[in-house]
Amino acid sequence: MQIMDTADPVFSTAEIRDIEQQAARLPKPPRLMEKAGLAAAQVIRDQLLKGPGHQILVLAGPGNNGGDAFVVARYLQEWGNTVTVVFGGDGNRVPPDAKQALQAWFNIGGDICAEIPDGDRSWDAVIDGLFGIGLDQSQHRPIEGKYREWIEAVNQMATPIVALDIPSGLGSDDGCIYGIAIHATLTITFIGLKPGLFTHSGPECCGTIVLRDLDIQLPAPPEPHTWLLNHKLAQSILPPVRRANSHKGTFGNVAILGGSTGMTGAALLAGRAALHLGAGRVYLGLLADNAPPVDFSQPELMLRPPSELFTLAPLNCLIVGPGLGQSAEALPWLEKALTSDCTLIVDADALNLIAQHSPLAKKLSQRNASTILTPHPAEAARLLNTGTAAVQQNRMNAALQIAQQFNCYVVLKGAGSICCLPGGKRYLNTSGNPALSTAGTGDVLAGMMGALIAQGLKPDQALLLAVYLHGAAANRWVQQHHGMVGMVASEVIAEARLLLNEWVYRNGINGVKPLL
Ligand SMILES: NC(=O)C1=CN([C@@H]2O[C@H](COP(=O)(O)OP(=O)(O)OC[C@H]3O[C@@H](n4cnc5c(N)ncnc54)[C@H](OP(=O)(O)O)[C@@H]3O)[C@@H](O)[C@H]2O)[C@@H](O)CC1
Ligand SMILES: Nc1ncnc2c1ncn2[C@@H]1O[C@H](COP(=O)(O)OP(=O)(O)O)[C@@H](O)[C@H]1O
Ligand SMILES: [K+]
Repeated sequence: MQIMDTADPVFSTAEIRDIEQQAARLPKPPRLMEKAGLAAAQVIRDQLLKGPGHQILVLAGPGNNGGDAFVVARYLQEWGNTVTVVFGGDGNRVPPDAKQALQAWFNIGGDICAEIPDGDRSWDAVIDGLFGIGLDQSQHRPIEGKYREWIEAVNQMATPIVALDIPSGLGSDDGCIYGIAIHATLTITFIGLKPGLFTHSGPECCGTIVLRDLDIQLPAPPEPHTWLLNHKLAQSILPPVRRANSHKGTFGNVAILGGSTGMTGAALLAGRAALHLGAGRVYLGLLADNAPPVDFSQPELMLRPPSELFTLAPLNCLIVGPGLGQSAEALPWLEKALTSDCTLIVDADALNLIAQHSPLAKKLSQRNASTILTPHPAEAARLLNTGTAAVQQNRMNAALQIAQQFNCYVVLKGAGSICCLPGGKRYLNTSGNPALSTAGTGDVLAGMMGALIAQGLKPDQALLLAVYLHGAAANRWVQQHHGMVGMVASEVIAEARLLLNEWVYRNGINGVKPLL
């Protein structure tokens, strides 16, 4: 079974437009705006308002997103609520479908205001239909003037906000904020999931995401290139339960190369993560002048001079980078790692050195065995010879470019991590939170990935499962600690071990029999 068989697709704006256009060419074209507005109104009625009699403020913009808003307004009004529509466009210049929806709103006696009514009026819900996928993402044109003022005003209200299709101001392809964006409680998105909902500022702006696909039946729907990395997908790529007659060799050998002076902790964290996530043996080659001979808190780790890592046979996975540093001494070790014939994970300063030394970059792209690169946005920017802001402005593209340039598996880390396979398939991670924004969590991720490879997962499976599990571990910690402050990287390891065991052994633990 291929990974994507069980995954939820994510569509770019161009792909959504393609679906819309194909639907419009069907012999009986579906009335998509009517369907979208009705579906959204039902979600608002059933999941948010729970019954009639509410005061609802609807913001309608100049395009078809505004058209959806008119439809929602009409249904909610007909279902016994008091709806106030604030419309920012020119009724004569709106697109045809939106014009019809506006007329239908007038036909039931609806009115429109040019501004949000002043005063102490309180609302039970705000519906955001200002901008959808038509927000201009080509020029980074910011939202200004009255639209900006309205978004500022409703964001400050202590009222639930429902975004139609996508929070206005959020780029549907890139998750960037164009000047300002709605901070929604609930986003009801139509036709398909969009990348911008899940990466960069998306997770901050969207609240809960509900998809209404509008049941469009196309003879040849577009092939997806991106999928969601969610709980369902992660559960389909778990390692198997352990066989009774297994031994440490069954679960593979991981080696970690890094830990120069002042940064041994990074390599130790990666090593501990590999050990606790189930690798059979974990070796560390520390570059530090006075490298400790043993990790007394974790004596199971085998600390060796770096040269010895390359004489160990057989290694299932080599991780190079945690605490490696960028000294001249680190270079030949990295070069040696790049010529190794086991699966290689390249992290942290190993990425920075590759960005600075083109012969290393060449060696990387010519490797015979699989390689996984784990850059955060600044490391990604160095690899692509651009700035961090440019990477963040188009994370989807940056991940793809790195995967293609180096013929590697990639995770571009940060809120809404993007995993990309060498062929260009991308997966958007839905787990994780800002508790992870603390030193060492990246080292832990690399170690977790190494452990999964050692236990027999393929590079794509290990990449996706480790990224999802790492974020899910942090989510679990946050729930248990009632907040996001003060989690440390080692705690991610403990939570991840617990979760992985829960997932793999959810049907019980066979093989451990009661004592006779
Ligand atoms: N078509 C369909 O079948 C279906 C479509 N559906 C719905 O339609 C939505 C897409 O509608 P859309 O294409 O009309 O674009 P939309 O998001 O309303 O925005 C365009 C308007 O915004 C303006 N504008 C852009 N950027 C701006 C900025 N920075 N600052 C200020 N203005 C800016 C732009 O102005 P212009 O660039 O022309 O100056 C134009 O007036 C989609 O998300 C979904 O909700 C559903 O009903 C399902 C069926
Ligand atoms: N706000 C956030 N939301 C989700 N994940 C985050 C957030 N901040 C950091 N992370 C995750 O934490 C990890 C940090 O990795 P990295 O920056 O390499 O840290 P370090 O080098 O200190 O180990 C990555 O997996 C990243 O995706
Ligand atoms: K919107």
